Amino acid sequence: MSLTIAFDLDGTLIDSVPHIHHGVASALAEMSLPGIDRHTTQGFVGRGLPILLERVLDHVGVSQDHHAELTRRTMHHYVNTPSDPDSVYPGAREALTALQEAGHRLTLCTNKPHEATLSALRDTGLAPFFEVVIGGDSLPTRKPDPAMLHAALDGASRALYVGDSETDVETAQNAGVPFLLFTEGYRKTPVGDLPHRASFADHADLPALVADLA
Ligand SMILES: O=C(O)COP(=O)(O)O
Ligand SMILES: [Mg+2]
Repeated sequence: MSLTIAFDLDGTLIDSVPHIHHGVASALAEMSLPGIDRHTTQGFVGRGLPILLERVLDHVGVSQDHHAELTRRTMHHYVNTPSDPDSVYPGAREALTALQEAGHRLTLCTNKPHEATLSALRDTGLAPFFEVVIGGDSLPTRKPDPAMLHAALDGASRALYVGDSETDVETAQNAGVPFLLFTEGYRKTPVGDLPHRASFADHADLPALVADLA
């Protein structure tokens, strides 16, 4: 039986923290603000760019008055710095191919801003897999509000959501959609404390997991 499968992007299909960190660190440097290390940036990913940058400004100890300019400069780097095709997790491209060949419909539901999402999908060659792409600024609300996931699933009754973070778990629960957890992304909570239908550490295992649930 075919499914509609929505995917998260950062930490699920692409190890994008180096790219995200490059954008944030470059923007901070241009504004002569204090720097931040990559691990700290990673801890702030998951609720979308506005919240990431709020957390960055708090962390470096400067006023949120810088938020608009930091957003503009970070977005410039997100869109103009090519994403490395090798940042796609090992086996993810092959898993998407297998799922598509098995007749499943694939869509994307990410808190990354839509324009930056399209750039990343284009640069990594993942764009052709996805019929629908919902980004963090596509709708008035972001994950964990369920509206983005409902839009990405486009009314499908047989559906799955695949993601890596606490935000994704909450989103799936809020939307009433079964959740598959990729354990090697950016979560901070132990796997056992995150409700999920199934989990995987290697994308090569994903097609068989989905076949079990379909
Ligand atoms: O931009 C973010 O905060 C995270 O993006 P994601 O939803 O693809 O993990
Ligand atoms: Mg993610």
